[in-house]
Amino acid sequence: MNVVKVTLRSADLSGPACHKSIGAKAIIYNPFYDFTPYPSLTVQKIGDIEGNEGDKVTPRPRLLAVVNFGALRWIEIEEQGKEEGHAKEMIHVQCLKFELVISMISRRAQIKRPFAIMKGIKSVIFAARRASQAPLAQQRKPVTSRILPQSMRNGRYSTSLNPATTRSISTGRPRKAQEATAERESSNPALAFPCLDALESRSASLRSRPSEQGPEPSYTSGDHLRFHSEKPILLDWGGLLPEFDVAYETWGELNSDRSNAILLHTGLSASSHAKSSDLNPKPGWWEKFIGPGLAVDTNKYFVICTNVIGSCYGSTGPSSIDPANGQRYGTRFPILTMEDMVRAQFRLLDGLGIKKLYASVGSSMGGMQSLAAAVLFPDRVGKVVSISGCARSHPYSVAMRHTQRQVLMMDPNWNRGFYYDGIPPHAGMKLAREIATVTYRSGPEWEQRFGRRRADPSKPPALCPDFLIETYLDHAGEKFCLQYDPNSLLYVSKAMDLFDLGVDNQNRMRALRHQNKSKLAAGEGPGPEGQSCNLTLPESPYEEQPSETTSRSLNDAVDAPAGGPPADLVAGLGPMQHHPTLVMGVASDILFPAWQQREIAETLKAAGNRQVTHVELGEDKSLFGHDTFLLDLEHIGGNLKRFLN
Ligand SMILES: CC(=O)SCCNC(=O)CCNC(=O)[C@H](O)C(C)(C)COP(=O)(O)OP(=O)(O)OC[C@H]1O[C@@H](n2cnc3c(N)ncnc32)[C@H](O)[C@@H]1OP(=O)(O)O
Repeated sequence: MNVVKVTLRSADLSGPACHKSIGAKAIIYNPFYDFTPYPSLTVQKIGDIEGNEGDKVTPRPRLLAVVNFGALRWIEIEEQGKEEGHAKEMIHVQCLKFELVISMISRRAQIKRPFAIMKGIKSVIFAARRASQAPLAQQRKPVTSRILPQSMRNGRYSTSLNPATTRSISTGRPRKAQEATAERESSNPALAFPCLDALESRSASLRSRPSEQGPEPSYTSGDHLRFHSEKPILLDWGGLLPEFDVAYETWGELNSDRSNAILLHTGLSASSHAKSSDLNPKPGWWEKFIGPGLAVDTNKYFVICTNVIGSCYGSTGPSSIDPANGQRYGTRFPILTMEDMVRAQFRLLDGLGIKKLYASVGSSMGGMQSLAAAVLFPDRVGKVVSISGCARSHPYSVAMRHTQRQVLMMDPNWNRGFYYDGIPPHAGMKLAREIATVTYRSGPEWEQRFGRRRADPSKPPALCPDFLIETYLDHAGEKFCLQYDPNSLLYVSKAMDLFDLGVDNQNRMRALRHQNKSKLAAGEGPGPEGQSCNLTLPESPYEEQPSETTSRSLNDAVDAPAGGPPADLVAGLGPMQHHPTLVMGVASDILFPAWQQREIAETLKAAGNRQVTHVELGEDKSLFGHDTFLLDLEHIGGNLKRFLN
């Protein structure tokens, strides 16, 4: 096996974060393969300059990474992003001795700040002698606000280098808008588009993955338990899953009378991995909220977190195999609702012999499910916690999810949902995640954190990410674009749009279910009537329609009008009359605005519930917007703990 020892240089390459680069795809190109990235180049080991490996690496500017490059005998190393923007230098190295030391540094780090180096290992420059000339990454200006997390206050961001999600370097010189001849004739030079080069490069690398890996990434989040139901599940809109899996994880002990179980519902794209465990030691998405003596106290409670059906982290979803034909469902997967997801979870509870939950707890989409669980199974739920959730989706949130779905579906690689044997729609996913991120945080947070700072003010403005807020969104998209199944995003986000606990909607769905059950009993196939979508834009201009429900403006909701909450919703939440309920909201949340949680609380009270606790975190407490539930241990965690105990 040939190895190349690569020296990374950056003041920021220090501490345990560096170990995340293990598994990173190194970007050395194989000239025998048309400059497509050599697939087996992955960082194998990290050690300090003395060659020690492992966690004992002490902070120091120079670290050693050992890269396995298989049988490759030649490497061609390209320096990217020189001052001129597109000059390149090719250096041929014959790897006869199998070990050579090269210096690796990101020129782009000048532009994109230290984390960019770890993120992409963007370029490679040959020869140690040149390393001294290489510029160190520009330090990030620290943000000191007390409401920002420690990692941000330090101005140090942890980085992860998932090979699947790491943006790979462009395979050629940064491409400009036009060819060189046209440039000579133009008054001004054409711009370079490294952000587009990177997308093309990722497509190329996905295309050239060895077939056993498949171009489609494996969506798993580590080990989990699996509940398999042989019994079919009929979905609200008439679809049918002949059998299904629910991936789940648990923490704490189930007591003898099985009365201490808490069902934790996740947000849209989360897996069942809320907390590390022996089974899966990776930190979970609520790592600091769950544990002995913590907000969800595992000394007292048996905590169960599932991956929702429709998702891709072990539960049955569009990327699963349809037992009927042995092929992946793709967009033959049926339309889902929150209630369908909850019904599948309760099948798991049946399987675990849990008749009644101590509490149903959830945030964001999980906050919707938490309410839905109590409405669907009032006798099987004790306490209810709904954080940054709602009783029905608001048009603004539908609009934001619509735009995400549209950019994803417009990616030609989406291929109407049948991309599992091709290149996944990573560009559409990236854009969708960027839009989502805009809705997850808040303007005031970004004002404090990034202001109007550009990543590298010494460079002329670029159409590719340039301001820090742009590189932040770009990074959020990069990180996610191969992490979650695009079809799952479409189905789960649509299920959020369809969420409505108003009694009219509940009655409509009940009637539809009844009809579909009868059809199934009569031996007719599943599927709603008029299954194919036939919505087209109307030829005549749209005319305003009278509101279907009691009309209320946002301000009405904010001011708790004398008229009270909508009667339709009061009737819909009627089954929750006797459940002690905690509702939490965050003033800086634009996706599930605080008035929606006020609405839940008011509605429950109007329905006769005398045990409603409503907490709203003002902007003095959190500027993290919708993501506050993931970040604010003190207020979210503190109130949750008090309520549960
Ligand atoms: C709708 C629902 O039902 S679900 C709710 C939706 N929310 C989500 O899905 C969560 C999305 N958010 C996340 O995943 C976040 O990372 C959290 C909440 C887990 C952590 O938040 P924070 O600690 O504030 O991290 P933040 O969002 O700032 O991201 C930090 C990352 O951005 C990078 N970064 C920060 N600033 C910049 C910048 N200007 N340019 C480029 N990258 C940047 C950091 O290097 C770090 O990279 P890494 O994640 O690869 O280590």
